[in-house]
Amino acid sequence: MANLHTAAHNHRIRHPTNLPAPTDYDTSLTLEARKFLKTYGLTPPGVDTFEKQSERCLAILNSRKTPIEKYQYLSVLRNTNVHLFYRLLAENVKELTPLIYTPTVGEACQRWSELYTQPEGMYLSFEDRGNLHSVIQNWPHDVEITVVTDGSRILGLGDLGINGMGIPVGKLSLYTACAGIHPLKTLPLCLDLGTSNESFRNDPLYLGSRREKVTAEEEKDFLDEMMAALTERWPGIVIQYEDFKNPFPSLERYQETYTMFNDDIQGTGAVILGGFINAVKQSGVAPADQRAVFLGAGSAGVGVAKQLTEFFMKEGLSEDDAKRRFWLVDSQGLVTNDRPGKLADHKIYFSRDDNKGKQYKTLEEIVEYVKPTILMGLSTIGGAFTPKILSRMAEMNDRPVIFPLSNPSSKSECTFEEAIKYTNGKCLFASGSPFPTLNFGGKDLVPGQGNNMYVFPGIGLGAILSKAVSVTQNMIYSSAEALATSMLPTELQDHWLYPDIRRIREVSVIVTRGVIRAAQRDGVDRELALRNISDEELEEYIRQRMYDPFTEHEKVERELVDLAEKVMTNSPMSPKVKPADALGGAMTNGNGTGQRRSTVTSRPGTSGGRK
Ligand SMILES: NC(=O)c1ccc[n+]([C@@H]2O[C@H](COP(=O)([O-])OP(=O)(O)OC[C@H]3O[C@@H](n4cnc5c(N)ncnc54)[C@H](O)[C@@H]3O)[C@@H](O)[C@H]2O)c1
Ligand SMILES: O=C(O)C[C@H](O)C(=O)O
Ligand SMILES: [Mg+2]
Repeated sequence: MANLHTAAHNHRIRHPTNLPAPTDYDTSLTLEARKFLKTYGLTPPGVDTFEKQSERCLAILNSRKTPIEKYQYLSVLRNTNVHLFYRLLAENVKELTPLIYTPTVGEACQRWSELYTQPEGMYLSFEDRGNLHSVIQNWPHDVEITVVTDGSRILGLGDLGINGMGIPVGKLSLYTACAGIHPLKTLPLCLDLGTSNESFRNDPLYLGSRREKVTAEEEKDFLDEMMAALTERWPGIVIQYEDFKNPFPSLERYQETYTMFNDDIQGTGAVILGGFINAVKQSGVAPADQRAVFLGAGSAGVGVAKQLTEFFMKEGLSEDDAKRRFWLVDSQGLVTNDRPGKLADHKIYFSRDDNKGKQYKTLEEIVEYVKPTILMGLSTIGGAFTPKILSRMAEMNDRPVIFPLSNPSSKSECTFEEAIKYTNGKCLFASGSPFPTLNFGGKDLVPGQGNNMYVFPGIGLGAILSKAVSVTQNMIYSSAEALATSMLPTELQDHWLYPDIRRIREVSVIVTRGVIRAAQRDGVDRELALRNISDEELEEYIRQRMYDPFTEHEKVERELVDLAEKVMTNSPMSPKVKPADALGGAMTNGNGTGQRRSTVTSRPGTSGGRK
């Protein structure tokens, strides 16, 4: 037995710690750096510029035919040259985001087990309960933020079990791309708690356990253990819940004790509020006269309605008046107090009592009954905003607010084209997934993308930098206000509801500042030094703390020069040795300390093409 164990151990292929990191093979590294890293000869001899690398990557990407093939290429790139991946993403954020996030991430999740090739996060199984603390020790890096899902409601695609891992991976890529959280400090986490998806349970390639989804009580105990284990290993960790079928109990249970938030409830609420503040200004309809029909009364629908209620109250309405601006609709029709059956707890707050005993079932009837100024879609029902409904909205309003927010694109309640066509270009529009620009009446109309990616990166970074002990409601609300104020005058003139996605890093700085200031007002911050600096200084501090894939390599090259100088100082020949020789020499004699650096990217001066 002992021999077998030893044999197995000896035959295990394990990377010794002094093996080059994947980024050490970057083709833009100087020959000197390659010699130092002992990767000289292991990459083609040519030395690339970033422009050449980018040209090659984009050409490969274009040669891939389907979105999922492009997604796969980008995943490989992220795993083999993380800094190059983020440089490419920074320069092409508008074009690449739909490939690493919604809508393509939806298909990637549906096919996760079928297409699986490489590890990209951590899986915790129900069978591991009692041992989560030890399993978590296997994660090789220090973590600042995790996105966790149990896969039970992935976008509008239902329960995908462990195939939901694509969502934490995708969202954390955006944390890095948009808010500069270092990629090595992020932990994609997928819980394997069984799945109600029978076809996956019977799919031979499915990589999760084949049990039915555990009970709510079992999940609660599991999550209790997970939350404790994560914070024990990384005391400052920010934990973002994502795509849980019923996330309300966890939010209530953990939000005061841990630094956590739920993006589907709170992030969605904030991002829609941010765009809505701009839409209200443009529609010219006062909050007291707004009438909002929400198709979908789940975590996102209720989260958004609550956030807008808070806004209406800040605009002077009483709580009761504010909540009466909302008519929520679920799969059974209008949510009312007197409809048959028990209402889920999270729907009670907005349940109507003024329906005079009549139950309204279809969206068409409800639109006729309510005469809304706003139509929100968070229902997962693609095409639910029919031409007839859209036309009625345009008949009833000068500027109807039409927000089909379900993801991915196939689940969007209508397309941008349909909304423009059937409201005759009158609507104020935002969708969850991206739609292309449209020419209408000789003008280019740009659709708003009311997607959480405008706020969650800043909420996470704000919580990390302020070392917040919890994520308060004011921090969430402030993220929305900050988003609304981040618009440029030109964007407002063009009637945009959200800033240009290409400015996302700058927008995230503003959102992060808003979140940190709210943490300070609520007294949940522990980084007290940030309290006494001006807003400008705080923004500068945030920028300095953000991972920048373009400057990362400069840091690394500086490190190389320092090491080279050390080699020179220790050498009896030092006065005669030039730095480049010392770097080259390091190929054979090492740096004398046995240490090596962990991340390397390209050489300085290769980022000239950056906008
Ligand atoms: N834009 C964004 O950034 C964003 C953020 C979060 C969620 N979403 C999307 O919102 C959708 C809903 O997410 P969720 O977390 O609220 O899910 P959920 O499962 O909690 O809620 C879905 C709701 O839709 C209702 N519904 C289902 N079928 C319906 C029908 N035929 N008619 C009317 N209502 C129906 C359900 O009753 C439920 O109330 C998803 O597609 C998700 O991708 C978008
Ligand atoms: O992931 C997204 O694109 C937004 C949102 O969190 C969703 O669940 O749809
Ligand atoms: Mg989500």
